[in-house]
Amino acid sequence: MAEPRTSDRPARNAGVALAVKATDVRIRRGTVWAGRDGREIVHGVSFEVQPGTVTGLIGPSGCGKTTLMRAIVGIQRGVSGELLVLGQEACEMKLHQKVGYATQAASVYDDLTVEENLRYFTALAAEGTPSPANIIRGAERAAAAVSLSPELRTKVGRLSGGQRGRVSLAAAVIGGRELLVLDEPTVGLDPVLRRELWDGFHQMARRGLTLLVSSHVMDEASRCDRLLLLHEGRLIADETPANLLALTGARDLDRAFLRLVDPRSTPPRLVPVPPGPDAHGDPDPSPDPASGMDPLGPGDDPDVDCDPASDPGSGFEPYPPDPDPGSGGARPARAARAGGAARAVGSADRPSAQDPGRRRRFPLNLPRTTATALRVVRQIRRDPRTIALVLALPPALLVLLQAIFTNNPTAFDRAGAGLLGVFPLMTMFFLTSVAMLRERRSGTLERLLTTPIGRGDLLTGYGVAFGLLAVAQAAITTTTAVALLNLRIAGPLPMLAVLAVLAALFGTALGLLTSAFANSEFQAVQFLPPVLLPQFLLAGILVPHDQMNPVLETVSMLLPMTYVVDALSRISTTPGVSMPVVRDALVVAGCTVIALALAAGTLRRQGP
Ligand SMILES: Nc1ncnc2c1ncn2[C@@H]1O[C@H](COP(=O)(O)OP(=O)(O)OP(=O)(O)O)[C@@H](O)[C@H]1O
Repeated sequence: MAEPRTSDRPARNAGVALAVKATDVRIRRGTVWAGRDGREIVHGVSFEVQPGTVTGLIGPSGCGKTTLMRAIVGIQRGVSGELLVLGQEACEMKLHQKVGYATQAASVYDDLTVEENLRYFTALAAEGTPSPANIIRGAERAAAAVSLSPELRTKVGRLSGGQRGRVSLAAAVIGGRELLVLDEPTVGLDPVLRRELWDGFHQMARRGLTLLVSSHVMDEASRCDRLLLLHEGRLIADETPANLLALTGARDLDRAFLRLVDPRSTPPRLVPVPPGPDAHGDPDPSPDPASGMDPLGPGDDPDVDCDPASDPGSGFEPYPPDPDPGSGGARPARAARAGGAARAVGSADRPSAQDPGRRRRFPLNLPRTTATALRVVRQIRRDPRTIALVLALPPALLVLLQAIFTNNPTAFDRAGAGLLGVFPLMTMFFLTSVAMLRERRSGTLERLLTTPIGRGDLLTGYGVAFGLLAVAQAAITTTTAVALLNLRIAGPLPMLAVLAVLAALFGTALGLLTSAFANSEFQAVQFLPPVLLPQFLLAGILVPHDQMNPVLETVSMLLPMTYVVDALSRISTTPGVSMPVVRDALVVAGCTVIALALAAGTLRRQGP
């Protein structure tokens, strides 16, 4: 059982670059802690995936399929051995331009429509600056590819489980220019849709794409060109479905699998058979006479015509041709039509000078950052209660404060000015920590990290979106305080607003950072008191610094909120912008950058 059953590969694949080549790959999972690095889940598997094929990764629940797929898309830690994807190390950033991944759970945004989700992923996958028309067309074609065109305008949260899975699949198809790694993509689908999707997989493979599809449904296994059977982290077979049946002497793949894994069953009857067809480029696609089964899947279905030449409008090339002529980004589909599938995938081994992965680029990718900011703004807009909380609560609290200090207007002026910075800091901290936690927990963050988006693009996109909300909040709160509550401000009002926005940005960065340490929304909320309340108590609003005991005064000088409150208090009492105000503003900006950098450090591309 240790050695996978493998028949010789047809000679036509010799010399062709492999889509995946694993040599003695072992994967440990679990937290790396005090020198312990988890449990070995995958125990030294070796296999090859030929380009332009549909390969099934089949095995029972918990055998390590997802773990192996995560390693192939480069987001799994603890991988040893050699794992080459499209000729490169699996963790290479360049591969994110070519490999699409659909996780088992539908990791898409529930509060956005199908169209908005797919446009976002189209914008992330594009090279250069995609035109709006291309983004719209890419999203429409991706939706059509998974039969979701009628649902384009529906919010994902209102779709059925199977439909949501298809949105997730469409997002993977958008990103998978050369290799698609799909973790149980047909779970929850009815037989008609499953057949449609499998037909689609084979069409994509005919056009040069390689698909690695996990499943534990043996009916689907029979539709694969080749099967990798995994059992308890070991590869027990690497065969075509037809050969597997022949080798085990079983009537169907279910029984074949059971014979391979069950020590009580009759040992496999090894029947020597000639290697069956295992790629779509096979010049001789006749079915394997030994089994009567055509492993090409859709080919066995007489009412489905899978010849792309006779099916010009059938979709399954969802991403539109790259508008950037210098990107070298022609899809394998086109290359395959021109010169054969293998050549298209093999091109991954020959990076040209124009290879996007080789280009030096600005640390931030503006189109992806903008797409992220727009996506987050859309999500915020969908949540009127949160908007009301952010925009209405600070002015309401200031009104309350003024009522409390009716007999002491000087105290109101001092505390009110400081609170103009404290409110945005606290609300943005709270909002972003929960929003980012949702991204982490729903699987969308992991999906994003398999796209070409950089961590800086993602965090800056978040920062910009929440920054816009912060500007609105600062404007409304400051106007209420000055115009309605007669808060006296001696310094320039624009500087007051700048400081309020800086405080909000710091709160945003802090929220992004702390979300990494929470496992649930409940835990995220728990950070509010320990992170913010000590800062608030020591910021100088309740008791001026010079009246604190020396230890607390020193501690307070280490807390960023102190600088926000100090600067705002100075502006409220001193005309013009003094040097200490500029210094305090720079300290807050510096803390924001440090918190953002630390937050980027928590967005690991590889998880345990
Ligand atoms: N984050 C993790 N830390 C430690 N072990 C994990 C982690 N995630 C999964 N595992 C373990 O890895 C093993 C393989 O899990 P994996 O999800 O790869 O299986 P699978 O074959 O995809 O199962 P299924 O078909 O049910 O999705 C399981 O024993 C599981 O408990």
